[in-house]
Amino acid sequence: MSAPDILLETTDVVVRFGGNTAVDHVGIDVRTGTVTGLIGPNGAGKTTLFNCITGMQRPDAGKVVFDGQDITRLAPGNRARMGMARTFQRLELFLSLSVRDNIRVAGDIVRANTSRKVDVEAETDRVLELTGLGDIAHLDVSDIPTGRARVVEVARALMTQPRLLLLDEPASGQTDQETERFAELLRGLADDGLAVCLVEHDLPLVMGLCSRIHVLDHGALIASGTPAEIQASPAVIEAYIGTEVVA
Ligand SMILES: Nc1ncnc2c1ncn2[C@@H]1O[C@H](COP(=O)(O)OP(=O)(O)OP(=O)(O)O)[C@@H](O)[C@H]1O
Repeated sequence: MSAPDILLETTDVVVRFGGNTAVDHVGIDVRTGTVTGLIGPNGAGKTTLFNCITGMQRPDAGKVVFDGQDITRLAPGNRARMGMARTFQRLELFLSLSVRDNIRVAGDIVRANTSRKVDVEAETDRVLELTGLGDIAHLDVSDIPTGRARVVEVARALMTQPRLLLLDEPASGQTDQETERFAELLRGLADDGLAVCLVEHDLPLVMGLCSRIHVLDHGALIASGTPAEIQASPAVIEAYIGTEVVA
């Protein structure tokens, strides 16, 4: 079987905050139809690299290429129109709106910003079904557990029909059972052709779900490979000593 197509690639990306190099010449890729993990100890530069990919942070050097196009200087909205969607480490939902309305508003925004015809209600129904949120669609987000609110964020991102989904710590606040269902959801989305990239501290989730993993430490890429390769990497074990066990 041939390797899946590379949808997103960063090359030699550098971000400096004053004297601190948060991202140090990092090259990673994310492929269509797969889940890719981006891991590393606290402060390793994962979110900063994510921000370079989505356009919220301008790199000091290096390149970001999406679908063969250099997007390094493209605004976040243009990247979203090309098929990129993300969720945030801190939940960014409307707490006093229902689950359904939180998802539907993303459809309203898409409809207002594209020429393509979008049936927002039908699309909301499709996404609710796909993400297994139908049973709580009527509840206000303030009344649902954090773990399910994480799924609402993913559902909202899916309303834009992305080709690349970037998730920043999506499993935090989830119970073990919620994490299991969440992994199944992501696996299904990847099987349907989506490229998924997640920053995550839940290493068993990452090891069980991702086909490839990139590891950052102090801003630098210290390993890229399959879960087995990552778990056997001396550089990764060294980086995690005293923080977490690479399971
Ligand atoms: N806006 C900013 N201004 C100054 N320094 C920053 C800024 N954002 C991040 N940093 C610094 O850059 C480094 C990388 O931070 P980043 O948040 O990207 O790491 P991370 O791997 O996502 O960490 P965590 O797992 O704790 O979320 C850290 O030293 C952090 O303090």
